[in-house]
Amino acid sequence: MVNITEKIKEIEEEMRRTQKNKATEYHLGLLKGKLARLRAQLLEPAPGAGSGGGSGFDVSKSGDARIALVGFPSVGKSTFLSKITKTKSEVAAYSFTTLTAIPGVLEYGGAEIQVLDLPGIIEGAAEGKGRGRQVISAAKTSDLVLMILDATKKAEQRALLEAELEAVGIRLNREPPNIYLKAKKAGGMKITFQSPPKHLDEKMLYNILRDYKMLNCEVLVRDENATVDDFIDVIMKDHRKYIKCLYVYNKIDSVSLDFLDKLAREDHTVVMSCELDLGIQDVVERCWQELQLMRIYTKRKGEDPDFSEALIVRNNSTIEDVCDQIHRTLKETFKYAMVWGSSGKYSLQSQRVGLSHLVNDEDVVQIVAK
Ligand SMILES: Nc1nc2c(ncn2[C@@H]2O[C@H](COP(=O)(O)OP(=O)(O)OP(=O)(O)O)[C@@H](O)[C@H]2O)c(=O)[nH]1
Ligand SMILES: [K+]
Ligand SMILES: [Mg+2]
Repeated sequence: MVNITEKIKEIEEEMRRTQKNKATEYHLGLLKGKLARLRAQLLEPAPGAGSGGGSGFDVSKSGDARIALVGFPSVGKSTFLSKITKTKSEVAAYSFTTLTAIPGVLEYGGAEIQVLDLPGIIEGAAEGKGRGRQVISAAKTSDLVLMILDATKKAEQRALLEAELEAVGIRLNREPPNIYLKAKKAGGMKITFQSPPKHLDEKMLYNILRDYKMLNCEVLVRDENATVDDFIDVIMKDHRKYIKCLYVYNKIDSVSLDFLDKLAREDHTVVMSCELDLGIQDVVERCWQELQLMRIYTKRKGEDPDFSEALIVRNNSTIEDVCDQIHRTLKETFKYAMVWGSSGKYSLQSQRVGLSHLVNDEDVVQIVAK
């Protein structure tokens, strides 16, 4: 392990030394590719180390979605968990009060959302400092990262944390790059650009692919703005996780109104004070919006819909997903479904649809069996 960490340091050092210009960009691209490989190796569990979560971190997933609380020590992660769930996680003024993953359940909009309180992480976490690696692995399993930040601390804290998450392959608030890559058995490399690329060229991709020993493959770059980093993300796609992130600044009771106003205007950002009980509900609502869960109400033939209990499904779910939520074998006897609400073509009339029909939040669905 020490070896990989040392190699990573060497490459990072070489990248820092290398001036960025036309002549060095191929070399830098290759270094980035090597770095990505080493970082992925670093995350592989050591031989005989079991599943890798580490004791106290293997919390099984439950509920409709999972939120991970990530942040430096003592920013108020545990305080927040205790505010929004019935779980009491220990709170104290010293760093590393929380030592394992503590799950709580947030009830909202008829859904049960698992919230994981995690130990604080520090710079170097991705390379294994503290419990950094376990914390980040836990964050990687979540549907939403709540990055808890201390409003009284320096602005750099956010970029530092982002860099740690980046280093282990987490991509926050981003879509996978629009690049098609397919490994082939033979035929060499075929690299195509849909439009003239601004930051890439064929030789650069060729070099990186050769370094990854992908000598036979097809590449189609659809995005003219794609970068080398994007391309490496596509090669390493099994090690990448695209997760939404909400930046939550806590302790706003201790900053000026001007500064608070500035923070609150940033993208994907909310502000709160757990101490003064300010803004907590806003944070919860924003989480709900970010998770994009949908409430589907079911109805039996000739009866009114049951609005007291919603089925919770993910964004872009179909009638098939709804069936699966109701019962594992329901779709085997499925004939058609009737849908009322916003996803139907005629908003208040019912519509007869098949398994692949996409549902919308608060649709009413009746499943008709064969
Ligand atoms: N001023 C102020 N202090 C707060 C606020 N929320 C939490 N604290 C205090 O911050 C300290 C740390 O809180 P914790 O909830 O233990 O922080 P944590 O992020 O879970 O810390 P670790 O588990 O050690 O990483 C405690 O002394 C809290 O009382 C807040 O909104 N304002
Ligand atoms: K603490
Ligand atoms: Mg804590």
